[in-house]
This record gives sequence, structure tokens and C-alpha cells, in this order.
Amino acid sequence: MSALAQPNAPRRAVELETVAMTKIFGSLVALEDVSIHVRPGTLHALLGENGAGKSTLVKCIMGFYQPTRGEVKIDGKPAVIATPRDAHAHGIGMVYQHFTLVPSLTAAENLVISRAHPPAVIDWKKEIKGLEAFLDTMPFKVPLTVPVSNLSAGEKQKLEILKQLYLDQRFLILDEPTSVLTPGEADEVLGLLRGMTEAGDLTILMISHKFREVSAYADDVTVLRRGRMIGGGKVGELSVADMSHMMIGDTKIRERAARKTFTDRPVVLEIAGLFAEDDGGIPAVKGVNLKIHGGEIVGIAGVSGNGQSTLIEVLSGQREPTEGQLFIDGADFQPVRQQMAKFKVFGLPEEPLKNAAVPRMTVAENIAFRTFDEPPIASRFGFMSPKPMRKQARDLIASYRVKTPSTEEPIENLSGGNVQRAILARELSGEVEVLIVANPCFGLDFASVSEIRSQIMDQRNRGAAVLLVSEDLDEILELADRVAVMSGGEIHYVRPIAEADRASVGMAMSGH
Ligand SMILES: Nc1ncnc2c1ncn2[C@@H]1O[C@H](COP(=O)(O)OP(=O)(O)OP(=O)(O)O)[C@@H](O)[C@H]1O
Repeated sequence: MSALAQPNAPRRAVELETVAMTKIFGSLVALEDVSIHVRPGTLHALLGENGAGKSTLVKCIMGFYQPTRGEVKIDGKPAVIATPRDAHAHGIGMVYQHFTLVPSLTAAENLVISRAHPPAVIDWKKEIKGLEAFLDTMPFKVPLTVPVSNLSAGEKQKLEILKQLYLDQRFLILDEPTSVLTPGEADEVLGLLRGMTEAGDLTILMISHKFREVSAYADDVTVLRRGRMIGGGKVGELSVADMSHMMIGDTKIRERAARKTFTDRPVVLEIAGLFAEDDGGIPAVKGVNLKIHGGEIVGIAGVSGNGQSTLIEVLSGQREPTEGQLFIDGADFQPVRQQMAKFKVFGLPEEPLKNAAVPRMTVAENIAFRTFDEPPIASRFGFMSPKPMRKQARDLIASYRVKTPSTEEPIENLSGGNVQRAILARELSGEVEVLIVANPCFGLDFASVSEIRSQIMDQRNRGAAVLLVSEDLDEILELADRVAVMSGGEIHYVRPIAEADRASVGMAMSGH
């Protein structure tokens, strides 16, 4: 039945259970006998370290994967979910970490085309009226007639959620829904969703790595570890320490080294008068000048979509600038492989599986990628030598706690967080003079966040010049020596960390 067919009789919150859900990939048991019960009208958090099986569980619920064993029950009855379409028919929808809206279309257009059977000829007057009536029943509002590309990240995320509600999905799976939002937006969105669950209009299963949000907004929690359900219960009866212990057991979290003081810090990386365009040929970086010293972390804060991605693409050689120059130690620098090796430039771009890995190649090959033509991996005659390569990969996998069945697994089969760890292992393990990282902890569990931030600080303390682009203001305030804010493709605000407070950085982020 279409969403608009019964505008006055929306579905109520759905109850969902998984019964002994098991998923085996080759020799890897990704999920084993996981039985969770998500009560109707509750917000249920799903916690677990990277690779614990959270995505596999929700993909089985959504019909992207067929479980090896086990079943899904909806409102107490076994449900056949062979495809995502079946899941939608049962009222189950999913909101992903990344946006799925068409940027050039308006919110209204996006909503109408998302219907399973949009009309061949659309009566926009009638549709807008219908949409306004629908929005009146919702706790969120978004502008209907503005192209989605002009909406803020918070508005886009609200629209993604609204789209599911418009399609009458009453069980929403949210995959780290707040990772692209500012803390204020995150509280607003979660608060409104919580209101809907309390009213009995919606049930939510939320994958999260943020204890603060779980404690503040979730009713119940389930914790997965190595594919098994390790614990859970009512959030009100569990402390953060209880939940983190369930997630990682007795694994020790590495303490961050203190910030070393340097007496002399020469300029290492200089960005001079840089201009660049985005994919659509629109100016995205407009005259950026920045000098980064050895032993210094400069954090670039900003709301996503203000030119940071384009800047990172230029610095990592993925995009040609239209104007401007880069220097390292005063010498002209072109970000091509040979010069990156010469100047010891390393980094982590956004979406590392796409931009920093060869998805079908093995974990060992991907970890060796930057060093495959150097001894001991390359032999004297230039052939790759698999034994030292595997040994090096095994050592790095162990020290960066990358979860993979073996060094020979295609890297695309690793969980998102583990791909990130594998690439960081490759990039941080050598001698680094310049480190350029974009959202290095995006999607990582708390133990890995702590580990990766420690590694970044270690490189700084060893004298590397670090450019850290992050949408997470807390990350910047925690790591950076200086804060720069990028807004509308320009950098106007640059302050030493001691003079930067959250309010003034926030103002600069919003373009003031
Ligand atoms: N298509 C696949 N083929 C082989 N192994 C897979 C596949 N998908 C997932 N895995 C493995 O299953 C395990 C669980 O992965 P999953 O993506 O469910 O973890 P996760 O808890 O969602 O992690 P993250 O927080 O990093 O997203 C991992 O070891 C992963 O490598």
C-alpha cells in the first residue's frame, strides 16, 4: 500500500526480533546465534567494536544478505525477507551514514520519486499540498522547494529520516546517524526521534559508537563482540564502563603521549594561493594559504561541503589545482607517488576503500602497496616477494588490531573500520615527514579512536607536520596545535589552540 494511500492511518511502531541469526562467509563466522528483541516504540542501540558484526546483522534484517541460519520475526510472526523490497513491505527502512538523496533535486522531488510507484505525470500542486500535510504530522521540518545541495548536513539527515517515514517505514535502522552532524544537530535529531518512539509511532535500531548518545537517548542496548551477542539490557541500568567492558573486554586502551614542546619548528608544508574546482567545475577552494611547521598539527574545522574534500584531493594528488603551489621544506612539491616517497608524505583520504585501496586485492597487498617496489618486498629483479610482504602485513595487522580472517582476504570484505585501520597501518608505520589525514576516526570504535589519535600525536612528537581535516570539532580541539576554519572554500580563521574556543570556532564554521 502506498504511503499516501492512507495519510490518516500511519502504521504504528513495529516490533522486531532476530532468532539465532548466523552468517558465515567462507571460513569466517561473522554472526553467530544472535537473538535480539527490539521492543516496539523503543530506541535500541547496537554497540560493538569494528568488525563485531553490526552491519552484517542489519544487512540480514534488511534482506541484503541471506542469513546462513536464523530468522527475523516481525510483530511476533516469522517474516520472509529475501530482498530489501520485502523489508520495506514489512515497514522496515534503513538510513545510511552517507546521504542517498539526489543533490540537484528539491526535498519534495526527492520524496516523490522515492515512492515505489511515483505517478507518471506528477501534479506538483497536489503533491506539495500532500507533503505539507505530511510534514505537519512530523516533528522535523525541512524546506521542501530548495535543492538538497543547499541544505545543511543536519537538514539532509532529517530529510533522509523523513523519507523513510514518508514511505511509511515504522522500524528504522540508523547506521551511525549522527556522524555527519554537529553535536547540536545530533541532539536535536535524536531528541525528536526519541519523541516519536515514546509516542509509539516508531521503533529504532541504531548502530552507534558514541556512548554519550546511547546513554542519553537509547532505551535498550545490545552489544556484539566477534559476531556473538555478549550482553545488553536497559541502558538506565548500565554504566559507560559496563558497556565499554562488554565491547572490548580487558583490552588496554593506549594512553596518549604528552604534547612535546619544540624550540625550533621550521615550516615543512606550505600551501600557497591554492584554488581548485569541484567535480561540477565550481570553485571549491578559493585562495587557501597555510604554513604547517614540523612538530605541529594544524586542524581544519568546518561543516562538510565547504571545500575540505577538494583541498584533500589536491593535496593527495587526486585533483589538479587551477592555481597555486605546494612546497615542502621550501621546495616545489607535486603530489605524485615518486615525490610523496621522496618527501615522506603520507595520509588518509576520505572513503579510504575507494581512494586509498584496491578493493579486490588482499589485505597484505594493500598494506604493502606503498612499499611493494622496495626491498625486502621487491627482489633485486623487481619481482614482488610474497613471503616478506605477508610477514610485514601480519606484523602491522597485529599492531593495529586489524580484524581480518587472514592476510590474503580481499580488503573489500573487511568491515569499514578495519579497512581504515589497515590503511592507517600502512601510512603511519614508516618515517613520516608530512601527514595529511581527513576524518581519520570516522566510524571507528572508541578503542580504535584512542589508538589512532595516539598515533597521530606520536608522529607530531617525532617532528612530522600534520594537517588534520575533521568534521569532529572535539577531535580538532583535542589534537591540534593550531585551528583553521574552512568556510565557503576560504580560510579566514587561524588561531593557536590556546586562543580558540568552541564558540568562536563554531561562529567561523557557520561563515561569520
Ligand atoms: N561480504 C563479506 N565477505 C567476507 N567477510 C565479510 C563480508 N562482510 C563482512 N565480513 C566480515 O564480517 C565481520 C563483521 O563485519 P561487519 O561489517 O558486520 O562489522 P561491523 O561491526 O559493522 O564493523 P564496523 O564498525 O567497522 O562497521 C568482519 O570480520 C568482516 O570482515
